Amino acid sequence: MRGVGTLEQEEDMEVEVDEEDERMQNLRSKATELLLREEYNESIQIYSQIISICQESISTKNPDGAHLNKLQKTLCLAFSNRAEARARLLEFSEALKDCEEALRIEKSHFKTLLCKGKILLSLNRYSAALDCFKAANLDPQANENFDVVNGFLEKCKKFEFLSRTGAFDVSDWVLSGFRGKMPEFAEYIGAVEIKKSEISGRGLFATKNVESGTLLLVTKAVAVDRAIMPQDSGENAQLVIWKNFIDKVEESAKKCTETSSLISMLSAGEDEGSLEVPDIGVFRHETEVKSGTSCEKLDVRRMMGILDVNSIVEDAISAKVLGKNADYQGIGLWILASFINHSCDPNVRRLHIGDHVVVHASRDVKAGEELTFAYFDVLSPLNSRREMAKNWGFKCMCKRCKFEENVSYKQELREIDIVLGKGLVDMGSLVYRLEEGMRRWMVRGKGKGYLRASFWEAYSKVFGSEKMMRKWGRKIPEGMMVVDSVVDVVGSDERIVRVFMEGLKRGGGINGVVEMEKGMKLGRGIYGKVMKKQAMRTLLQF
Ligand SMILES: C[S@@+](CC[C@H](N)C(=O)[O-])C[C@H]1O[C@@H](n2cnc3c(N)ncnc32)[C@H](O)[C@@H]1O
Repeated sequence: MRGVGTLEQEEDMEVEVDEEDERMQNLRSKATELLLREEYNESIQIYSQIISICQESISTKNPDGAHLNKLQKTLCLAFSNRAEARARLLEFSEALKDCEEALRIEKSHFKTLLCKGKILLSLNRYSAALDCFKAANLDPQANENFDVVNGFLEKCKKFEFLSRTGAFDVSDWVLSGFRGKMPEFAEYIGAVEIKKSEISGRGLFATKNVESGTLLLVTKAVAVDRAIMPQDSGENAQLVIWKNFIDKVEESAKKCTETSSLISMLSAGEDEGSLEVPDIGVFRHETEVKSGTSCEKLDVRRMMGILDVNSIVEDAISAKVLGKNADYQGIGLWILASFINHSCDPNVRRLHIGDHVVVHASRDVKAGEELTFAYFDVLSPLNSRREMAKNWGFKCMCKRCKFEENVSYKQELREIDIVLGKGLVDMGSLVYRLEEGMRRWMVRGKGKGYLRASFWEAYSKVFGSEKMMRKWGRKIPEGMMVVDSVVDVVGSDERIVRVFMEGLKRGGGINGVVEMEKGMKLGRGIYGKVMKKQAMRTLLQF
């Protein structure tokens, strides 16, 4: 028989439980209201209080079965809701930890599975996200939320497929004149790896032979800042974009340890030879990146150095920004693309679509070759390129620069450059002088392409003028031959395609399959294999 003392103790406990219940009920209502009002920080505070109360009750009060059950349910829901609030603030690392806590209590908690799936989708971890949505779909609650769960399942399946195959297609969007819904992109890593580069530090390399236009990677920006700014907008306007961009990157790094870890792997312009070579798998996102010591090194100074070295403008020379206003300017950080070095004989180009950068081969590339962009205009002479590289903060160490710097006829090339700079001379005579020079200097193979690319401005003026072609046409090589040799070293480019088209026009237009296929190959080098022929023809104005 129980004594009077025990009964009194039990009654006291019941009163306590009722009070705790009421307090908890109030806190829960308040937190839900804040969550609905999108006051996420405030709701996180209240959910944290609920979590503390539950955890304390469980550990100190030794609750009985029913009470323990109730506390566990409240705790699970509080973790789940706090995860949702944190996810809304893009604090993905903390949000994921909350999801894990909630799922530890209730393995198949529907709301948490949905929340975790959405976070993983945002982190581009498509198959892990798919697993979450599949598990959520098994819950009876999925019936009431059929559209939501099914929507996420379909999206995940599509993204998982795209990230595995790289089968993107932007044809409809291009053909609609960039109106309508922008195509969705998932992150994709093709036949590439990161290795030590002979150019500088680390670089990205092809792991197999790929033809021009082959997609090599698609990656989402850590942050981008954009503005519509007419060309004459002053320096202040540029500074505002730069400042906003830095704030956005810092915010992303603060909120996500994975992002912070990945950024910390980038070069800050120091001795690049000693930098660690990360495994490409780290960027596949399917496995979580462990935040390590490198992450702690990401202080403000280093971050500024990293952004200075790795930020790229969307409308750069080797980037085709599809569907954007001409006065539009944007700067961003795309981590994996930041491992791509510059070369004056580049073999990849990029497209900017939304927040994604889509990198493809701009000419045929052999397995083991380093993949390189043009950070600046490489259809220009050695001296101008040296200046542009200096503005970027480095001395270009590419094969083409080494070749042009070491030839015995350097002085003669310099003289041609000076004449070109003055712009007064007949460009035909300049092209003739260079072609004659190359014959005397016995320049062969790629060397010819290098020098023609350096004096491209002169070639394009001659090939673009009926009058000059009448005068010089028989004395200089055919336009198509020059196009081939230049594309062979710098890849495809709109200006080269223009000369190709002018050549065709002179010959009476596109007359055969071979010409059409050649034009398409040049187009694929510019835009990549992300659109069908009709869309490519529209862009190239064939
Ligand atoms: C975006 S990073 C490229 C990846 C870098 N090599 C790394 O190891 O992280 C740009 C920096 O790489 C170096 N770099 C890129 N292209 C170069 C080139 N052609 N010649 C010399 N240095 C180059 C420069 O230091 C430049 O600031």
